[in-house]
Amino acid sequence: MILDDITAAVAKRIEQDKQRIPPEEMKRRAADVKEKKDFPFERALSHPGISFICEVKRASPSKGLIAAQFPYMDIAREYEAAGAAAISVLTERDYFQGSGQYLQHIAAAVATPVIRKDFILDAYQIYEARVWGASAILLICAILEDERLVSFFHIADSLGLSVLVEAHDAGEIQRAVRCGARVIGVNNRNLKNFTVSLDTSCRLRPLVPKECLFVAESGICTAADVSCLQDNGVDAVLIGETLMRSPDKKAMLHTLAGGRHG
Ligand SMILES: O=C(O)c1ccccc1NCC(=O)[C@H](O)[C@H](O)COP(=O)(O)O
Repeated sequence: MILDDITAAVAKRIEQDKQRIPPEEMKRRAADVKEKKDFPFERALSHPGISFICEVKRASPSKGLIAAQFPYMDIAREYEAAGAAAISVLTERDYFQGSGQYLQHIAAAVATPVIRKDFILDAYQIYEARVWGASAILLICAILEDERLVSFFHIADSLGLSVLVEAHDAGEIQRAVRCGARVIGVNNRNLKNFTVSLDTSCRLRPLVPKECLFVAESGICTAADVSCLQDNGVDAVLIGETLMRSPDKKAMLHTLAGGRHG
């Protein structure tokens, strides 16, 4: 499965990164970060109406290169000006052509909360996220057994980082709830065959307690998609490709929001 290939590549990168900056030093740098630890990511998603998490995504395993031109700072600023509640930055290098530098530069330039979108396998990456200026991280149930899921959740929480816990099915939702997640995302992309179905979010929404924020991720292309998800009780949508392929991201976000945004 693609997740096995991605996590193998990520694990290799982590070992290389630890050679450059050892874990104890990364942890010390994270503890030194002065920004407030007050969870701006989840506060931004709690606003009334549906919220938009707009993704800075250069490439993906399912689509290959999405953005040949990649002025990531302009893209992030455009998302902010368009009223994005949060900005998702892919930092995985081998399959998404992401970079920690993109996140670092973007987080320093915008006031909108930024989430590190990556395949977190090691606490080291959580400290890195804090050092780079992220407000949130993604934890994917499918690649973490319970013990690490809970431990990573608590490390992030203690650093003031919100956690978007990603699930694909009912069992993973139960695990996300048990680990204490306040923000749960359902990925509509089937990672075995890359098909997307928004029905996955709609079907799983009732399994998530009302006090948790619910994010629908992947495959959201039209205002009708957004409206259908909102009708099914979704609090926020995470959109990458549709926005990345749009030459006028502000206009696209406005359209996706049914004319109510920007
Ligand atoms: O996007 C992929 O091909 C992919 C493949 C394997 C694991 C994760 C993948 N995507 C990560 C994401 O969660 C999406 O980038 C995000 O939800 C936005 O999706 P989209 O709007 O469909 O670009």
